[in-house]
Amino acid sequence: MIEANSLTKHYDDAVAVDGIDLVVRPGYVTGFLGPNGAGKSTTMRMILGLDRPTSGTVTVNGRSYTELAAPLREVGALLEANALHPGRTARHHLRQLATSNRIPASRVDEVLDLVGLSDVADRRAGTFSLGMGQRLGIAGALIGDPAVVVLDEPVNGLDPEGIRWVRSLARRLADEGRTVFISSHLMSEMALMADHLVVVGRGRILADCSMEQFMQDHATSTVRVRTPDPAAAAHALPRAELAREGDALVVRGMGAAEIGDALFGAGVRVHELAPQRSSLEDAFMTLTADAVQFHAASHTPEDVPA
Ligand SMILES: Nc1ncnc2c1ncn2[C@@H]1O[C@H](COP(=O)(O)OP(=O)(O)OP(=O)(O)O)[C@@H](O)[C@H]1O
Repeated sequence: MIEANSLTKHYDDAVAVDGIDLVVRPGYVTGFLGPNGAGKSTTMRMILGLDRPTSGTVTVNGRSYTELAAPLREVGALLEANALHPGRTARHHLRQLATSNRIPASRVDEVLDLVGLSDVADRRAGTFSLGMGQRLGIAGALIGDPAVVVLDEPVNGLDPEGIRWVRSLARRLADEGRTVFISSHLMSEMALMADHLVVVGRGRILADCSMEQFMQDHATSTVRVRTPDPAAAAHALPRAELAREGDALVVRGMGAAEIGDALFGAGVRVHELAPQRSSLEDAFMTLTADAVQFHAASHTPEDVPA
């Protein structure tokens, strides 16, 4: 597993990671989620010994990366800036990784097969599409059959088929009992992939819980009500918070049954009564709103008619 204690990284006057405490456990896909600049890549680089913490510690299986006797056998990583030599074939690239880490050459064909690159194993990496390059990077991460897998934005730039593939691979690796730690800035992607979520903003942890708990804590429920008489409906629901959305009202703070009963009691005709949960994307945006460095302009819902 991965464990961070008060992990901190300063760059000149910028604080990239600000005292993170974290345990990433085996058997789960843990999503590491945060807006751009939240500190995800920096944290991953420190896990992999590529950046030194300013203070605090981070360990893989109880040791810091530099103390691992055979790092690639313990932790495999796909980082955003994974360098692939364009003139080298996929097989050559993996062979070199295997040799320099005393991993049997037979493992090269196994991982090529695992990531679906067997047919193009002798093509130069420079001719690969982005998706093929990501697969090759993931093959490199898995070559040592590591118990811990760290993937930084693995679905960036992939097509839907590639995204599905990464998702099912992550699931398989976790089901095999491995620790799978995957960063993304897309909540929608994590919602489909992760069992557990760690959300960061401005270098700090904003949430660390199961996906289910995250939903419960952060996604709000609303009920969409369509009625030919919105003003009468608003009058009949004095306790609720209302907003107008097209020709419907969005009601917060009351359940569908309660709303239906209140409107029936007040003689207000109802054409639609639909419970809705805000998407995880909304929950994520709400949670990280203060941590986002750059905002796009947004608009607020129209007021309910008096
Ligand atoms: N080498 C560096 N020198 C100076 N500042 C850096 C360096 N690396 C990262 N930072 C800063 O640290 C902060 C965190 O960056 P980091 O790349 O870890 O975030 P991130 O969550 O991975 O974002 P993204 O999704 O955009 O990759 C940012 O403000 C970034 O500008």
